[in-house]
Amino acid sequence: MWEGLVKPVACLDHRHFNDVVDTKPQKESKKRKRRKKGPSPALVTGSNSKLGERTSGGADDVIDIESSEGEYYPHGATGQDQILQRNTSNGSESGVARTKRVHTPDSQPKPLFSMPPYLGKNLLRPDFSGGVEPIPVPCTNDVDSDPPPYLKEYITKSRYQGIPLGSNECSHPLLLRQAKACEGCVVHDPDDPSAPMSIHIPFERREDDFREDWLKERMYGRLPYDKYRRLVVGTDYNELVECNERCGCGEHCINKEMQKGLSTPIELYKTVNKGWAVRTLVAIPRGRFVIEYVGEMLTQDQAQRYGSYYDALKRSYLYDLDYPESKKTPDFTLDGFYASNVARFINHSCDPNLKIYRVYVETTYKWLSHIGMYAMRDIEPGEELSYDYNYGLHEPHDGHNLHAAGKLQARNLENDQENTSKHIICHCGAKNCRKWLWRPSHTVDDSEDD
Ligand SMILES: C[S@@+](CC[C@H](N)C(=O)[O-])C[C@H]1O[C@@H](n2cnc3c(N)ncnc32)[C@H](O)[C@@H]1O
Repeated sequence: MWEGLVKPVACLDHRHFNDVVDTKPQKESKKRKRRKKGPSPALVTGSNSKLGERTSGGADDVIDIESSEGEYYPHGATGQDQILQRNTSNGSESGVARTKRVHTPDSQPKPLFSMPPYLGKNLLRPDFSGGVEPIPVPCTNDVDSDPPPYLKEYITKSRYQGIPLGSNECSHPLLLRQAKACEGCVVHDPDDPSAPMSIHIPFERREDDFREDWLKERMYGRLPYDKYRRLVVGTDYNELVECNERCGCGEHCINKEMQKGLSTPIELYKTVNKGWAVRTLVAIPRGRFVIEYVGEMLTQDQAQRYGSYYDALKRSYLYDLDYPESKKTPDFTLDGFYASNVARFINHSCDPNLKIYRVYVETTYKWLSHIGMYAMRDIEPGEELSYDYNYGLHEPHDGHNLHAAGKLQARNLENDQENTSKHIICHCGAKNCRKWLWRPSHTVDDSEDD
């Protein structure tokens, strides 16, 4: 079953990197064409672990060794143990050619190293996603006898009622600002305009691109990701544009990290005082995309009604896409209660390791962006994943959430001026913990915060 999901390609399209670092793009594009005509090589991966259902072993699987920095398996691989071999005989400068491709249909794959498939002792489900994610998401509970948490439907793409994202012919007013091909993409090979080929051309050093990257260097129109699949856009920003189908650069484009989905092994597990939580099973380098927050888009009315119900459960799964601009009455709310993915179990921390970016793909309409979660620092294997829910002690908040790309909803709690029992104490354990996940502002004693 899993073999069908294996993508038979490397995760990086090195054309992008070469372009960005000012190699000769036109020659490179010819090389790519030549390679396409050559024999179709393949590298075999294998896996051997407790969750062995997902072994790949397909003769077409290709592992990109350049991107395996600090992690066990990259995009395109589904297994837990990988056999990787460098092609030392090929002296090409291209990273693509440095992956050795071996046909071993009958040979037994030998694991290079193994990875713990989960950290908890009591495995409840080997894959909480039920096969929907590209890699399994084990669910464990070492705390009590609770079964896996309720999630009616596991989805990996948000549902926008009546707004068919991605449709070329859609005339919905919100999609009038449909995304065009990203800057830097051309539809035809510049050498041969008739060729039905799209490539990334080198980015002009645009003087008007004042954004800065992590290292405070000017972006100058660079792609938001580097060759190690890390987001390079600085934390002062909260949005980025990925290539879309109009770019025509293909599914292996470096600028489609979020669209490729979950590639980091993570585990859903039960905590003592925060309910369910998510931790990483491998080291995650800073800037790596981890997961998208997905759900169903609600109308305002629905959000109000459902919100009261979730608040009664002291669980909020409503994500306001139009925060902080529309603080009181969000029009665009993603509901992760019934249909969502494991991102809905990621808890809040006042010292988080994930940062949320709006990722535009199908449309540049702000409130229909994807909600991408990225590592904001290097994360150790076993660390709980967390982001800042942006519940200020006083809503609307002033300081820390200026660069927020939406937030988990606390609107219904805020409206309930009487019921102070709805306070939620923060158990993130950070040194700089703000003590409360949320509490009504009328109960806040300002002196406590000094
Ligand atoms: C989006 S859910 C996260 C998953 C949740 N732990 C669960 O079991 O479903 C948000 C809820 O988790 C709980 N939560 C998240 N972070 C917390 C924290 N730092 N301290 C206490 N409770 C937390 C709160 O009940 C909050 O309303």
